[in-house]
This record gives sequence, C-alpha cells and structure tokens, in this order.
Amino acid sequence: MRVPFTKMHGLGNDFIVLDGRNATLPPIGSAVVAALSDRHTGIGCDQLIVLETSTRADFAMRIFNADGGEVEACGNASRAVALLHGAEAMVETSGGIIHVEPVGHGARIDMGTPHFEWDQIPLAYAMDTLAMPVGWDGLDQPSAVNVGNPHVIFFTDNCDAVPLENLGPQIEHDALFPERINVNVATVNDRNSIRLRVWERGAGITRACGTGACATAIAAMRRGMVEREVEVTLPGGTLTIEWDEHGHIIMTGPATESFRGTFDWGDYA
Ligand SMILES: N[C@H](CCC[C@H](N)C(=O)O)C(=O)O
Repeated sequence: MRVPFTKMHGLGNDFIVLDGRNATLPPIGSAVVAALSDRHTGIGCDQLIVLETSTRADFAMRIFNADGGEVEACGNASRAVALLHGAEAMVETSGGIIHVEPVGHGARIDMGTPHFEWDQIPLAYAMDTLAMPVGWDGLDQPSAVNVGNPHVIFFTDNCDAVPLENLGPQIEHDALFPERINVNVATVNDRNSIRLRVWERGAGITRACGTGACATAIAAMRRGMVEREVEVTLPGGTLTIEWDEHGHIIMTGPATESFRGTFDWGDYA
C-alpha cells in the first residue's frame, strides 16, 4: 500500500506527517513508527504525526515519538500542521484542544494553560514543582510543568556545558516520573531571552522542542526571572513564548515543509 507523506520541521525538529483525514490509514503500530523514524533505513524523523478527523475540533493530530510511544503534545509539529493545513483551526490532541494559526513562514499556537500540581505533571509523589527538592550531578532544584506533555526544567549558568546525552536518559526514566519526562536545561541570558537544550522523552536530543520552550519560559516566569513574553533560542533557532492575560501559552515561530513523497506501508500494519 503506497501512502503519501509530507516531511516537515520546526527549527530542525523534524516530522513525517500522514494525512488520514480523507484516506483510511492502516493502524499506526510501533513497527511503522520505528521504520519511518529510522534515519539510516527510513525517511527519518523525531516524531510521526498523523492527522485524523475529529468530532470535537476541526481535525485531530496524533503524535508518535521515534520510540513508538504516543504522546499528548508537540509544539513544533503544531506549527508544521498549521502551515500544512493553511488556515486557522482548532486541533484535537490527546493533551487537549489547541488553536493553530498560520502566520508568515510559520504559525502562532495557543497551547492552552500550563499545569503545575505534582499529580498533573505527573510526579510519583507530592512535592513543590517550582523548586523541586531533587538533583542529578550538580543540576538541582528544577521546576516541573505540564504543557500538554510533561517537562522538567533545570536552570544553569551554561546549558551548553551540561552532558545532556548522559543525564537526559537517566532523568527521563527516573522513577520520580511515572510517565517519563522531557528534560530541559536552560540558561537565562536576560529578562527577555533564554537559551535552551532539550533531551526529549522518546526521541533524545532534538534541534528544538516547542513544548520544552513553552515549559521553560513558564517556569522562568514563575520564578520571576523573565518577562511574560520571552525569546527562547534552541540549537535550531528561536521561538517567542508569551503567557497571556488569560493564562494561555502563546507560541510563535517558523515551520517548514521539506518535501513530499510516498512510502510502501508494506507489512508494517
Ligand atoms: N517528546 C515529546 C513530544 C514531542 C515534543 C516536541 N517535539 C515539541 O516540539 O514539543 C514528549 O514525549 O512529550
């Protein structure tokens, strides 16, 4: 079965997008996610994105990490899907309904409101999530925020010096995080700008993480470190994050269509 796809990225965080709104796709099993995301034998991507019809919004977006796990939110893919859809829309995800709006060579996404309670992250037990009483190898007192998906955020003087390839998986799989966690290491440059690197749950280090930028900006705002609109610069580029007067997170940034093609679904079903 030949299936069309669109290869896209948001600041280098890349996706394969399958559009199941007008065509019936076979079930999305971990085998097809692994095959497509493999950069040596497949097309390669950090996440597989599947668009489907919805009875609650204009359409639905399903998000699969490269490890095959289906997750609740993907900021960079939300902008890519907004660009692909080509018009303002409400989009249903398993983390909630978001508002997407194509803007210039990218999009503006209303990611909804963040959550901070320990059991909303979720954590395995109760604790303050603004400055958590935990640490790993010199990184301590992180914040935790759920922006549809779970994030832990460490603030450090030089995020580029953190051995994220070692610490990331340790923290992602720590028993404190029953649904695992996206790991953010951030340096606040000034009240208007943050530098950020991310080890993503189920995908590893990516060039950018939209929900990570949202979670990190909100954590820095809660700590009084930055203004309520801030630029977050990741290895792949910069996003603007605002925590607006309604308590919603507004993310604005670029999105890119790389190429289109078809692949043989074959025996992955
Ligand atoms: N790894 C994330 C999903 C993708 C998020 C990221 N690519 C973004 O742009 O927000 C998770 O497991 O929650």
